[in-house]
Amino acid sequence: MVKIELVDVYKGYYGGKVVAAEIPYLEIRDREFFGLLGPSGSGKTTTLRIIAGLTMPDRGKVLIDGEDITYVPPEKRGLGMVFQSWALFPHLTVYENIAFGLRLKKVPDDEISRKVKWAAELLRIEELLDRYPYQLSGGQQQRVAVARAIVVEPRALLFDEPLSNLDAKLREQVRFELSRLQKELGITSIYVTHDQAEALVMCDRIAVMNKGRIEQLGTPEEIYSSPATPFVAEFMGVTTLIPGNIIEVLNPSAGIVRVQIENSDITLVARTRVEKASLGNPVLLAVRPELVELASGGEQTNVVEAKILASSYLGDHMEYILGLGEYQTRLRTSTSIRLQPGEKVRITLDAKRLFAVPRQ
Ligand SMILES: Nc1ncnc2c1ncn2[C@@H]1O[C@H](COP(=O)(O)OP(=O)(O)OP(=O)(O)O)[C@@H](O)[C@H]1O
Repeated sequence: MVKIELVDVYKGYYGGKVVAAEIPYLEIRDREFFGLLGPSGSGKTTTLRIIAGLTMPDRGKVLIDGEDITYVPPEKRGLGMVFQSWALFPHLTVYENIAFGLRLKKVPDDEISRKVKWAAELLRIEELLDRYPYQLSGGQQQRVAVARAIVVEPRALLFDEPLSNLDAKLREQVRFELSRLQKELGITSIYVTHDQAEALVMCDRIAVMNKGRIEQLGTPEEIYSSPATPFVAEFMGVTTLIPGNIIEVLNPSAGIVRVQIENSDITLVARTRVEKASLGNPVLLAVRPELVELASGGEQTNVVEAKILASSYLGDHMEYILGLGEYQTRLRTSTSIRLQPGEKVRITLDAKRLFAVPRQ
C-alpha cells in the first residue's frame, strides 16, 4: 500500500508575495491515478517537487504511508519520476538507460537483465534496447523514460507534463498506454498537467489548482459537471456563465434550486452545491451548448424564449448564438433546421445538468 499525504504544506517566494503552494491537507490514495491540474504558474510543479523532495516546503509535512519523509532526500524516497524533458543519457543505449538506476543500486547483472526485459515488454520497446536515444522518435524516448522510472519498482510514480513534447495524435495514444500501465502495475501515481482533456481521461481524481491552492478536488465527472468555483468552471471550458440569484430552494438535500437570471424575469431550475443551496445566494449558471435544445412542446421545466442573434454553418451541424435576457448562449442543431437572426425560439435547458456555480 502506498498513500501520500501533504499536511499543512506551504511554499512561498519573494517573502510570500508569490504563493507557490498552500495545501492544508491532501491525501493521494493507494493505487490512485491522481491529477494536479491548473494553468501555468498555479503551483502544480511546486507541489510535485515537494512530494519528490526536490523543493523544500517552508512549512508542513509530506507523509508516505504515515511516515514523515519531509527531510528524506529525493533518492531515498523510492519515487519514480518522469518529467517533461526526458533527459535520457545520450551516450548510453536504451538498455543501459533503463538499467541505470539498478546499476546505482548495485543490482547483480542477471537480475538487471531480467528487470530491464520486464520493463521493456511492458512499454513495448523490446526491439529498441540496442539503440541510442538519438535513434528514437519522441514517443519512443518517452516510453524509455517511463521504463527507466518503473524498473526500480518505485513506491509511486510522479509525472510532470510527460507528454507535452509529443504531437497531438501521439499524445492521445501514449495517454491511453500510460493509463493502462498504471492500472496494470497498480502503482500510486501523481500526474501534473495543464491539459483538461488529459486529466479527465486519465485520472481517478483531480485537484484543480489556482495560485498555489486547490480550488476543487474531485472525480473527473464532479469537476466537469459540478465546478465549485467560477475559476474551475472557466478552466474546464464553460464559455457561458450567466449571473443570477437563488430565489427558491426546491430540494435542499439534492441542491436543486430555482435561479433568476440577473436583470430579467427568466428563471431556471438548476443544481448547485448542497452547502450553497440557500435563498439569495449569487450564482453563475454554467450553460454548456450540450444542455441547450429547441423545445419540442412536451417539456415542463426550463422552457424559455430566446432570440437568434447569429447563425453559423459548421458542416455537420448548425451553431446559433442566442440572446437570453441580456446574456448570450449557444445552441447546436442539425443542419436540417435553419433559423434566421432576429427569430424568436423556445429553448429548453436540461435541468439535471444545468449547474449553478456559487459566486461566493
Ligand atoms: N524557484 C522559484 N523561484 C521563484 N519563484 C518560483 C520558483 N519556482 C516557482 N516559482 C513561482 O511559484 C509559482 C508556482 O509555480 P509552479 O512552477 O509550481 O507552477 P505550475 O503550475 O507548475 O506552472 P507551469 O505549468 O508553468 O509549470 C509561480 O508563480 C512561479 O513563478
